[in-house]
Amino acid sequence: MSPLKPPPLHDDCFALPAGVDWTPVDDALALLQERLTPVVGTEHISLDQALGRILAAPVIAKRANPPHPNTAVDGYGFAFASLGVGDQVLPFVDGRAAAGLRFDGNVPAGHAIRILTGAALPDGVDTVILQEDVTLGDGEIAFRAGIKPGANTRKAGEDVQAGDEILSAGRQITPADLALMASAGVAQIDVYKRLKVAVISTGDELVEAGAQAAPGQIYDANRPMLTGLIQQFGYDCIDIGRITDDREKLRAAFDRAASEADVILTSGGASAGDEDHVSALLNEAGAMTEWRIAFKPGRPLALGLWYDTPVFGLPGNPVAAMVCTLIFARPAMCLLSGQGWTEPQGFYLPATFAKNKKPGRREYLRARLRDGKVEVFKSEGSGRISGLSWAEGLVELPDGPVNIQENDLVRYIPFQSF
Ligand SMILES: Nc1nc2c(c(=O)[nH]1)N[C@H]1C(S)=C(S)[C@@H](COP(=O)(O)OP(=O)(O)OC[C@H]3O[C@@H](n4cnc5c(N)ncnc54)[C@H](O)[C@@H]3O)O[C@H]1N2
Ligand code: MOO
Repeated sequence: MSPLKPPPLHDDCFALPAGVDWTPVDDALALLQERLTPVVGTEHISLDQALGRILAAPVIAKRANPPHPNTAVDGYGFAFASLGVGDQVLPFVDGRAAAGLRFDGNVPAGHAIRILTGAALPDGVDTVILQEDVTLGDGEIAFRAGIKPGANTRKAGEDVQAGDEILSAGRQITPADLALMASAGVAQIDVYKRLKVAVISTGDELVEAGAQAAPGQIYDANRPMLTGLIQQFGYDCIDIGRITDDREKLRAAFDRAASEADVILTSGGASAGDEDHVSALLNEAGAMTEWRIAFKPGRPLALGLWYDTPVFGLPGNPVAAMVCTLIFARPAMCLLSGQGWTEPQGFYLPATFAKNKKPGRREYLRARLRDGKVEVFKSEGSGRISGLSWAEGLVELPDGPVNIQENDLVRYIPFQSF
């Protein structure tokens, strides 16, 4: 009989090989945070170009919001100090104050003026009574005692003062930020140039969606997904296409990607198999770390530099490719893009499922929220793309052992948080 002895059977590609040190997720993230710095220049743009861009400098209000004291309601304005005791009857002055149409005269003590929401308070007015609370007579109004001084008015600058820092550098601009800057008289801002991200799919088996697929071939699913994520993050995507398992072609693709982009995302060929050219090339460039991260799904993740350009060699399985992008590449790209390191925000909610997990690695499950509870996809298979589409977020299971029972709290991170 042959002396060749088989190893113990694990049948788990996530089982920890003996003697291999697995890097905890937090250590891997800390390393990325420490090693990377912003790589993009800046530009001066107007507000209509600003959505999703990243501020390169703080934004300072040029004008207060509101710029002048004004009324919050439609009603009648007067000087509080001129009111007598008890119920009131005030004659009103001719004219009215409306938003954008200032009343230039003075409202004498003991008189009221018709005033409409947003109108600057005329001289002599510091308090407004709601029109629903008055009886309108011939040239006068009556209302009950009890109104407070300053009622229904807004002070100048109560929201923002001129000179306030309203947004800080690194902020990714939201629709609400556009409103805030516009109100504060800011029309031009300094932002970082968009991060340019190159995407490459590798593998002989891949064909383009819609093309004729021969037996053994599959459609390239990772490239459309990665391209979509990059667009969602607000970066420019440079689509390098599909590259077959040919080291020289991949080398040329890396060269092109590095000359056009700030960071490269590849999928497939990341492990150490015969056709795993991504890791082989990064190794050859002398700047490759095969990350053995205590993490699922996402084994292996190859991280390296192609002549100074960071490369994320994502696993080929689509679920692993997407989860690795969200957990590792996303915060790294935030740093590269000038936004600074950004952690996804999660929250704890009851589970609708039970799950046992051994210690030693962090796990992410495809999940979604229904009726305030977290559901997970029926399979953890890393090629089950339908589960990515089904999911609206991830459940994060901590590095240690877990024994989750139905209704236990689990950490849910919505996709929008990445
Ligand atoms: N002996 C072992 N084999 C494997 C292990 C292991 O630990 N021991 N790990 C498995 C896991 S987990 C993953 S993930 C993959 C990672 O390998 P690669 O990154 O080298 O990926 P490939 O082998 O190229 O592809 C894996 C899988 O994904 C499909 N794929 C690749 N690209 C695409 C694409 N653009 N669109 C759709 N599907 C894609 C590919 O056809 C394969 O089925 O290794 C396992 N094996
Ligand atoms: O971890 Mo592989 O990276 O699950 O599919």
